Amino acid sequence: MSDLQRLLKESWTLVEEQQDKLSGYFYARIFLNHPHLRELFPVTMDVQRARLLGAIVTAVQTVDDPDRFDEYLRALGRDHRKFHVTPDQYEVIGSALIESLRAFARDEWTPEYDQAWRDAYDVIARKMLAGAEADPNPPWWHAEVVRHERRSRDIGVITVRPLGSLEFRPGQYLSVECPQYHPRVWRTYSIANAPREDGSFDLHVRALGAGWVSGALVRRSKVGDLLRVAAPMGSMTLNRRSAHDIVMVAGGTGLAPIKSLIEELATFNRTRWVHVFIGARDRDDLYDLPALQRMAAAYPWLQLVPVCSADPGWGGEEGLISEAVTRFGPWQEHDFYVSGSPPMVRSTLRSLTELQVSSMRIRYDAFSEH
Ligand SMILES: NC(=O)C1=CN([C@@H]2O[C@H](COP(=O)(O)OP(=O)(O)OC[C@H]3O[C@@H](n4cnc5c(N)ncnc54)[C@H](O)[C@@H]3O)[C@@H](O)[C@H]2O)C=CC1
Repeated sequence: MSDLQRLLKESWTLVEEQQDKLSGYFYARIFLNHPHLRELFPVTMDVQRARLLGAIVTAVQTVDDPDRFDEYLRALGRDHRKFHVTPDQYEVIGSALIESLRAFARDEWTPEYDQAWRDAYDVIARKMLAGAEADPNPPWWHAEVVRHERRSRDIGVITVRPLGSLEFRPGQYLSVECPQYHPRVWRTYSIANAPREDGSFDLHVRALGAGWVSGALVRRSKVGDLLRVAAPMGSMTLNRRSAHDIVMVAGGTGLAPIKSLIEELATFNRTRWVHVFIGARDRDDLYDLPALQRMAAAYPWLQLVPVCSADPGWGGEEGLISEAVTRFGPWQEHDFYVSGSPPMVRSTLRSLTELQVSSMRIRYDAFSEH
């Protein structure tokens, strides 16, 4: 660990337990000194509260992983254009961050810590701004809902068509806003198909308690609505150069990017066996199984293993998806693609480590409920 990283981690432990209060203080500082910035944020701050600060802290703590984070931060910068963030606003946010840390760490805060956070934040802001400036795309596109299907109690498959050309790679995700229902609240979703002629794409959405955008997409949006979508991001794309067989592990709506990768493979694959583990709580949540079964019938290289974690009468594979993967194998020579909730991804990565799958062979996105 470098000195910078050590200082950042060490100083964060001084305030970590007061995160909620620190976050409140951080926004209060921003809005008090710069009331016009309030317009960048959603009307109700509940959803937003942990987001910006959380994203900055994660980025700062990982500033030493240049390869992975260079592209990540550039993409984040491109993505933030949808908020119309200007360079001077990056400065305002950086100062509020340092002031909040100082206020909460009190006497234990040192000039060294101060400098470490300034340096790290500068790197992040510079990379994000560079990413934003270099992007030839618009900050966001309007996209029309062209199809809306309820697949289970709370899961919807929503097809949208951007007005204008929007390029993406299978496996990527993008931010979506429903301006008519929740203005300025953006939420990320993976694209669930390979690129199509007409530019349309599917989103798999689960509406859960506090999931505002997800709730609006599943329960309120309808054909003809205009959404806004921002530039695609993410690095869980297919490694086309590899000749290894593949295992894909999808938890819940984490199936979306996996389906997109399968569709890409379908355009050229002849030689690589592909096992797909699909985890769901119960049969009702295996919301896309018929479509996948049709694909498995069409492509001899594709094998599906649906797994239910809470459905006693289900006669198929049972348990958590991470456990199911370990019951099959051996997998040391396979490439892995993992997608689902952060705990599901973590436990799958743990299982793969135990199975001695090299981390070089595993692709996933640190995709969470932002
Ligand atoms: N690109 C990506 O990585 C994407 C990630 N997601 C995320 O996937 C999640 C999907 O949520 P739901 O549909 O509600 O899934 P869910 O919570 O119903 O989980 C589905 C299955 O995942 C497995 N699972 C869940 N928690 C686990 C754990 N702690 N350990 C091992 N296995 C576990 C179980 O097999 C479970 O049946 C969301 O958090 C969403 O943000 C969604 C789309 C794309």
